[in-house]
Amino acid sequence: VDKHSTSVTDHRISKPSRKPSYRAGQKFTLVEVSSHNRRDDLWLVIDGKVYDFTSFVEDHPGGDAILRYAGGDATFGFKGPQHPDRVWDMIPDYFIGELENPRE
Ligand code: HEM
Repeated sequence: VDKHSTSVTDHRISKPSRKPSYRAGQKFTLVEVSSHNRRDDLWLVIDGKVYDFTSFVEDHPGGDAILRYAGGDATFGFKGPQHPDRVWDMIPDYFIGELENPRE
């Protein structure tokens, strides 16, 4: 196995996708996350993990409510009573990395 070939965007096998890509082990600070705070550039933190939901905003059944925590920690909002358990199955597709120093 070639350890240096870890790309997740192998163009021979990947389908066209609007979903984000990431490098394994990537970490982001809350400061960096906070700059992605717009409808057309939307990152959210949920349980210490960072997600890029830019491509999902228009599909969100709850509309602009997803923008309430834009660029910040959305754990509380995401776990609200409006969300059935299946929302947890939806988010791995949007995962881009871990939050650095989650308790700072
Ligand atoms: C923390 C940010 C978010 C907030 C504040 C939020 C808020 C809401 C609200 C208020 C609704 C209710 C809409 C209604 O009943 O009319 C809703 C529904 C929904 N949201 Fe979110 N949302 C957030 C993030 C997400 C994310 C990241 C996903 C999935 C990737 C998601 C998936 C859904 C789904 C599937 C529904 C429909 C639930 C149902 O079937 O009743 N939401 N959201």
